[in-house]
Amino acid sequence: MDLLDRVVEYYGIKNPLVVKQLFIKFMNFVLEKNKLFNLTAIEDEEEFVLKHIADSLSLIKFVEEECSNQNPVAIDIGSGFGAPGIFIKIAMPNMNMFLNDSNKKKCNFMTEAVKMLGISSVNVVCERAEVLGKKEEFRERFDFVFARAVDSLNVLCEYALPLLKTGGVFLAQKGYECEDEINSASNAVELLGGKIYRVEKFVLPFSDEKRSIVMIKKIRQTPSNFPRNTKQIIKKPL
Ligand SMILES: C[S@@+](CC[C@H](N)C(=O)[O-])C[C@H]1O[C@@H](n2cnc3c(N)ncnc32)[C@H](O)[C@@H]1O
Repeated sequence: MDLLDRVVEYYGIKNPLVVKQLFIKFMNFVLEKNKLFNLTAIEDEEEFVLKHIADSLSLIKFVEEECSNQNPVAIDIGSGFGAPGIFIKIAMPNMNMFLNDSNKKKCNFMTEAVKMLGISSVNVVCERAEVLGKKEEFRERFDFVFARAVDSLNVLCEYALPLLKTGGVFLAQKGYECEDEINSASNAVELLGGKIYRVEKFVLPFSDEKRSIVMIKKIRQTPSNFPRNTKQIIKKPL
């Protein structure tokens, strides 16, 4: 597919032929299963390439800039059918990727997809992210946390920041106009041990789709009283 070739080239992806084949395999799998249960509203292949593949790959540049580790450990919270996590894992095979969602059907789908793709060092974790943030094996363990289309930034921070190591980075994919969300999240970021240090605004390649990525660095440990329980997080965001 011509557009996919151009997207893979635009992002300078290593081993483009292998990566492209895996992207096509995964896209076909998603679109096929999408007929049985709702994974994505996007059914057109070119739209899929732009809004799922190119959108997910837009994170890579920033991950590479922040990465001091040969085999970083990342978690994609609220990954749904696997975006951005599966696309990033395919393009960055050295990454140890955790795909997290609270929905069992979506987790079953991701487990099947990972098996079908034959990719290793990927774990699917079916649980609410804020529950993982209280568990020793997940808390302050990750170099990167990703989240796309999961919740508003103030709520998301309470899911994401407890999972990050000090020095790790949370990359939240947001719409172009995200200033109000950022302002509303400043208290949460501070309380949870983070610092908003970079906001990148850009247009996805070969389209006029505008996006932002908000980057939050963990600068100190998250106090042990966070994350709170789900009800409190949603009812009374920090
Ligand atoms: C709109 S979908 C986005 C899926 C995917 N990130 C994407 O961009 O296509 C939001 C997903 O977040 C999941 N989710 C919402 N809150 C969550 C939480 N606290 N922990 C884990 N998953 C959550 C939902 O089950 C749903 O699959």
